[in-house]
Amino acid sequence: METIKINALCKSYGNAQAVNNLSISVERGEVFGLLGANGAGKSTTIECVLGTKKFSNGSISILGMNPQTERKELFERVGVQFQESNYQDKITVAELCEVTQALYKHPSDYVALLKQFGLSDKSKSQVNELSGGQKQRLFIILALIPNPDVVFLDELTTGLDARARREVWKCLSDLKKRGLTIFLTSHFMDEIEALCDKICILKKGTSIFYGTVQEAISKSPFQKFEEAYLWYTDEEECNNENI
Ligand SMILES: Nc1ncnc2c1ncn2[C@@H]1O[C@H](COP(=O)(O)OP(=O)(O)OP(=O)(O)O)[C@@H](O)[C@H]1O
Repeated sequence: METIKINALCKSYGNAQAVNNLSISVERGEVFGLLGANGAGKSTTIECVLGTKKFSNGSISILGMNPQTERKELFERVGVQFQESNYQDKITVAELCEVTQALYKHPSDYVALLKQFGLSDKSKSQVNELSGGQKQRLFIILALIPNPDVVFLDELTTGLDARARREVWKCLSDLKKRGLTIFLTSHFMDEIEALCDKICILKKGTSIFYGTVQEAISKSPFQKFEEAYLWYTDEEECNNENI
């Protein structure tokens, strides 16, 4: 079953077209990666899927719902990790998890999530006092507290050290095995390669590649995904007939 179906999505800000005729389909239990340079349209796409931004053309269905008209129902079944979260100045990790839990009807046990992501000993610490990587892991936990069917992870492991990144990958692989659908953005190609079943590369709001990482590599002149990605996204220096 398709968890997310985006069909011919167009979104403009004034005269500037941020997303242009984008179609994406994500199955249940899939990890989908939306890639592209800064400003390519990734966050705009996610916000349209979540129903927090209106769009002019196209259609979106998520978990069988219309995000523009069923935002409230959607809120219960979707988890979102943003780069920066809003929280009170002196709030502790446990308090922030409890406040988040209170927003949902069927929340997960945050104590188990803290353990899973290696933050149990930080439960009583203020969120302000966490390191960048610890904060990032906490934001992933907050996204999982709703016990969601689908989770959106924006710039998944930015700020994490090499070991912490791999630990996050392992946690996500376990969640995927249990049927969670994961929609992520990342600027790390090793991460995309390790996690994603399917990817879409955006350039100035337009999809320039859609398929698996292996297909992306084989349709490029390169053997390494990072090089293939740069080849797809680079406009000046490459003579790429696919664009
Ligand atoms: N509220 C807004 N008003 C006007 N233009 C906007 C607004 N939000 C985004 N844009 C523009 O839309 C385009 C796409 O931005 P978007 O944030 O979706 O990109 P992104 O791929 O998520 O980038 P990043 O990797 O930097 O997060 C950019 O040109 C951006 O300047």
